[in-house]
Amino acid sequence: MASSRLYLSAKSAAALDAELMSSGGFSLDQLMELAGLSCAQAVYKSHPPESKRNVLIIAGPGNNGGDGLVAARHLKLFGYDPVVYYPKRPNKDIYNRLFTQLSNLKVSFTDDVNKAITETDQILDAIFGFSFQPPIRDPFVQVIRLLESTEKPVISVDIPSSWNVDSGPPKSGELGAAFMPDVLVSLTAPKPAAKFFKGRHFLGGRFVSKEIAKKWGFSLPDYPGVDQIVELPADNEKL
Ligand SMILES: NC(=O)C1=CN([C@@H]2O[C@H](COP(=O)(O)OP(=O)(O)OC[C@H]3O[C@@H](n4cnc5c(N)ncnc54)[C@H](O)[C@@H]3O)[C@@H](O)[C@H]2O)[C@@H](O)CC1
Ligand SMILES: [K+]
Repeated sequence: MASSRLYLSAKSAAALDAELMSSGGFSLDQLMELAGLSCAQAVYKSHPPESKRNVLIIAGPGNNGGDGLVAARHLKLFGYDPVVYYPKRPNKDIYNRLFTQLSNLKVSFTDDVNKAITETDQILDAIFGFSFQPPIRDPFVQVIRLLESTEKPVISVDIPSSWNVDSGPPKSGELGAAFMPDVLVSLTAPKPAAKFFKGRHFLGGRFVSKEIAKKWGFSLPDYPGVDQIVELPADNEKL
C-alpha cells in the first residue's frame, strides 16, 4: 500500500468524528457500537476466553468509556466474564442505555478497582481517548497508578490513558510515564502517541472509506474479511 501520513492528531480526530456525525450521516450510537465491537475483537484475538476469561473494563466518563461499555457487552456474548469499573457516570441517554443493556446481561459492576485488578486476567483501558487533557483528575489518578504497576495484560482503547494524544507518554517521573499497555486498539487511524507504543497494535473502527482517509491524509490498510480490526505492523510507517 502506498505510504502517506499515518497519524491523526487529537484535533483532526475530533473534527473527523464530528464530520462523520454531520455530513457523514452516522449517529454516535453506530460509531460507538463499531468502535466497541472492534475493541472486543482485539481482546479476543490477543487473549481468547479459553486462556483468559475474566476481563475488567475500566470505563471513563466520555465516549472512550462508552466504547468500553459496548465492548463489555460483546465480550460477555463472546464467552468472557466481564466486570466493569465505571466510577464517573454522566447522566446521558447513550450511557444510560448501555448501562441497562449490561445490567440485563447480568454483567457486574464494581466500586473496588484495587480488588478487581487483583482478581482479573486482563484489563480493558477505556478511560480516556482523543479528548484527554492533562493533568489527570480523581478518581483516575489512583487508577493510572494501578495500571502502571499491574502485571496483568492491558488493552488500551484508542490511546493509552494518561498519554498525551499528540506527544505521547508523560515525562519520566510523571503520572503515567511507566504505563505501557500490551495491546493498543487505535480507532479510525492511530494517533501520534501510538509512535511510542510497543506491543500488539490493532486498527479498528471500520467505518471510514478510502476516500475519507485520503481526504484527511491518512492510509487505511485492508481489513481482512468480515473482521472489524486489522493488526498493524510493529513499524507503523511501513503500513
Ligand atoms: N470517530 C471515532 O474514532 C470514534 C471515537 N469514539 C471514541 O470517542 C473517544 C473520544 O471521546 P470523547 O471526545 O467523549 O472524550 P474522551 O472519552 O477521550 O474523554 C473525555 C472525558 O474525559 C474527561 N477528562 C478529560 N481529561 C481528563 C482529566 N485530565 N482527568 C479526568 N477526566 C478527564 C472529560 O471531562 C470527558 O468527560 C475516542 O477516543 C474513541 O474512543 C467512538 O465512541 C465513536 C467513534
Ligand atoms: K484509553
